[in-house]
Amino acid sequence: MAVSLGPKPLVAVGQVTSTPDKEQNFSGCAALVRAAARRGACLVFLPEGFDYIGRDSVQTLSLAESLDGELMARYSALARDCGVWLSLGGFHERRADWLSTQRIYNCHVLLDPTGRVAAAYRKTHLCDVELEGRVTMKESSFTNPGTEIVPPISTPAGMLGLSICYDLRFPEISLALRHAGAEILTYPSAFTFPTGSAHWEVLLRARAIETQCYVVAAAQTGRNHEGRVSYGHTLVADPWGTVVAQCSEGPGLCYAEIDLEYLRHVRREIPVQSHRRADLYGTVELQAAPSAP
Ligand SMILES: O=C(O)CNC(=O)[C@H](CS)NC(=O)CCC(=O)C(=O)O
Repeated sequence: MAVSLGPKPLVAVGQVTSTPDKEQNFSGCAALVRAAARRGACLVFLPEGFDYIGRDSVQTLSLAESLDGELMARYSALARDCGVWLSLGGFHERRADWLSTQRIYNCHVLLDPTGRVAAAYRKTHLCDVELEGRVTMKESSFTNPGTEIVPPISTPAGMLGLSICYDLRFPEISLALRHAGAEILTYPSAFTFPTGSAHWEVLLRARAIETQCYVVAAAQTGRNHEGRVSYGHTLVADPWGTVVAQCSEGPGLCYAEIDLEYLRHVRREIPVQSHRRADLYGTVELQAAPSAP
């Protein structure tokens, strides 16, 4: 087995309780990013709704900005200051179609350490779910679905594949990203309590085991506003499916080393990728090269 040289890359995963107060959310997230950078993380993950969680769709729409707005400029400066990559999972984004559609995109932005947008993935599976008497979500009422999956991006921790929250329920996107070279899959999330307690960890570990990738899942936790509580349980699973890091209650960080030698070892031991029966059920692949961020 090849001997790896030097320290393994360290990633940090943030857990927050975003509210409708964007200023307060930015200070909380920035403090986590600075702490992670001081600890030596090269890549910091923040959850869906890191910018804010609105009380209702009217407020959610009114607070949204574009990628060249003020909030993203502040995050770019933060990435540059700290010299880290930032996965900002689930920015409420106004695009050129805002005036005509009055809907936003749920955009996972990856910033490099110069503060540039290295990639932007817009959530393709929108969460329209009704659990009788418990949960009502209709994301499509204020969000346009993304139209493409973004090929994995090369980072100092490995090839990173971007998804968001509810995408976790669709193994096809994880398999397509794996097929395209992903080594780390990330699912920034704001899971509900009833679905999170039943499905969160088992889905994340299943995606890690099936794809033999690291799975990183930054999560909203606790009471975001009067009407909403998020499940939390931010975690990192390794390519064997072991949970190697997780956050406890409340806002905070957890850390994981990304060991690509170990990933290759797992893939050699159980070579599922070469055992797939495309002749029986076809292949799952990225369909088209997306346009620039
Ligand atoms: O709306 C925002 O401001 C941020 N976005 C969200 O919170 C999204 C859409 S409502 N939440 C989910 O996808 C939860 C999925 C979930 O809980 C499950 O799949 O079980």
